[in-house]
Amino acid sequence: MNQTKEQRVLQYVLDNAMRGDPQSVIDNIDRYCHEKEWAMNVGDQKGLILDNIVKETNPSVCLELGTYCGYSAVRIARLLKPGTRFFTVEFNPEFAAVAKQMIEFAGVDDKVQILEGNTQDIIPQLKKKYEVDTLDFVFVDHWKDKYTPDTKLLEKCNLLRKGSVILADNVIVPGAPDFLEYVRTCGLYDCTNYPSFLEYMNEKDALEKAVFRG
Ligand SMILES: Nc1ncnc2c1ncn2CCOCCNC(=O)c1cc(-c2ccc(F)cc2)cc(O)c1O
Ligand SMILES: [Mg+2]
Repeated sequence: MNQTKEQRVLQYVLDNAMRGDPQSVIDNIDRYCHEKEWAMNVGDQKGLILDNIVKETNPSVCLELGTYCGYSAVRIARLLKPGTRFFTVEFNPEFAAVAKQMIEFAGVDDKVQILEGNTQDIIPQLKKKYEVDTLDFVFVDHWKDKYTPDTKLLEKCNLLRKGSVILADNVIVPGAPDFLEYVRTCGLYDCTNYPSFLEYMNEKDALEKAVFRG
């Protein structure tokens, strides 16, 4: 049976990247998606902004909503200090299977735990089932109409503390207008917009950082 695009991206990495070298995995995914097939990874330009915010946050407990092929999971995990816990939630079993292999090949599987399922089911389990107290950093990159309900769910589950950082991808394209409106006007967050470009394209996109005031 013929491969999916996500399986072709993984195969390209397995054939061309260096096992155990997260940067070579990132570079090869970006090369494939620039040269061969577009895919919805956060990409190299927004990826640099993501890197800087992860470095300045220096998180001990991280959450990602929307794993896809594992590009941003590898990107984030490569910057985390030993002993950090990083959960990434993926809804689509095929994407999760590709991401698992990508993360293992990159050698960051000791830091990353892939949780398969819907975010609204998994977020309420983080405290008791996954022994999370509060989250230091959350990368939001799943369905754009789930950004706002899942942000409210993080609040309701007491998973945010003063200074918790929520970083959202795609707030211009495909866009998350209700999320921008919510975090910028609800009074609970200090927000910063980071203009950039849609992955592998010349279209404008942006990341939005929302720091919980606690
Ligand atoms: N655990 C969970 N719970 C619920 N839902 C979940 C889930 N895990 C996954 N999902 C499902 C959604 O996952 C993928 C979401 N990402 C995007 O849709 C996306 C789209 C574009 C894009 C597409 C076309 C264009 F023309 C221009 C831009 C760019 C991006 O950077 C994107 O991130
Ligand atoms: Mg995205």
